[in-house]
Amino acid sequence: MSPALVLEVQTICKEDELVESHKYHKGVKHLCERGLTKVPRKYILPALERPLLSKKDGATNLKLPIIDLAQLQGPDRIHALESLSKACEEYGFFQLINHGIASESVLEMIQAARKFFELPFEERSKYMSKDQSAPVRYGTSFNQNKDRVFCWRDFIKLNCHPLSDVLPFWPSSPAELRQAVVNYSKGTKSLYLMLAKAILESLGLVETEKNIDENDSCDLLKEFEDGSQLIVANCYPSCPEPDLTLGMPPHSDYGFLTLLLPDEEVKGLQIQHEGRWVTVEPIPNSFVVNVGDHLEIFSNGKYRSVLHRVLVNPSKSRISIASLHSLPFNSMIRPSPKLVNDANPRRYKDTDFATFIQYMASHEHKNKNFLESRRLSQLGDA
Ligand SMILES: O=C(O)CCC(=O)C(=O)O
Ligand SMILES: [Fe+2]
Repeated sequence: MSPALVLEVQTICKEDELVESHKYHKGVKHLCERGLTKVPRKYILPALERPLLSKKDGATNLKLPIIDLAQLQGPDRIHALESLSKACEEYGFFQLINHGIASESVLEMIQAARKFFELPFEERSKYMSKDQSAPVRYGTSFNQNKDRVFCWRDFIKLNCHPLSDVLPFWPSSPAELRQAVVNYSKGTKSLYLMLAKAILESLGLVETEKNIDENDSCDLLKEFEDGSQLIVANCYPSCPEPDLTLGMPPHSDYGFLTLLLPDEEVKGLQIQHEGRWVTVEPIPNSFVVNVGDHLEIFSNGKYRSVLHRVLVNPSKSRISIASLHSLPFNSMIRPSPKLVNDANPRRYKDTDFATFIQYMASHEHKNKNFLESRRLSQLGDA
């Protein structure tokens, strides 16, 4: 081939890619609305990364350990703390029951998210942004600027901290969305603070009998209160060939804790447990809570931020709402000095949000690769 022809072919391929990527950046919902009978190439995973839906892999259901918030806040706290500790060590996940958030607030949040995804594409697309710290961001896949294979998810991410600064930027349609997110984010934040304090206690870092106000000398609890919160509504449209793709690839969550409201009717969340992918069975009126990378680092590896992924299915679309809680944007996360000693040396480097954002901008997020990049390879190597 002549050099001119090679150049021409390369240019055409590049243009094809551009057209393709532009098309896919509009999201899965947009593609599905135009009618699809096959999964486009952009979403087809390499054979080894596909879910094995017809085999054992897709069929194994798991009941997560249950933590009862009423027990945790009552006279039997010690036992609930033991269960919490065991769940965070062995599963990195638990199911929270008796959480105390009004069911109306939960329903309003789900309804508002559902209505948002039903808006015409032109309305949704107003909130598309590449800025990771934007008060609101509508997008698709996992990290659409880096993913080579896209996943079958659209999302809206609402930054919730501080509420008064971000609220004016949130979508004004559907009309009930803002109030629903305000109520829901306040409820989940106070739940998170209760859980974070319980986790500190379970790690032996805060005394059991004190409550948050009495502990105001404890900087860490203050940092939790000032921490960032992101509400993410995920929409996974039904998929004509669910064995070729995933709604979310295997990943761990970056922050301290995630409070997830899975779709009660449509299963899809899988976690890696004892070397296998297992499907989480949703329990009505409960949250699925998981340990994030911050907590794994902070606990010096005692609690584990576990890989999870999302399956899609051929007949039903699925909605989930994740409330992601991290320490404040400028905080440095490091293993708690009280959890580091000769027998249990420091396992992770100090890390902050900026490092994470830089990492995400320059790497394809795969499995736990960010956390692995923070792991100390040799003792004493900070
Ligand atoms: O949709 C789900 O069940 C999981 C969502 C999730 O893992 C996330 O938002 O980080
Ligand atoms: Fe997640």
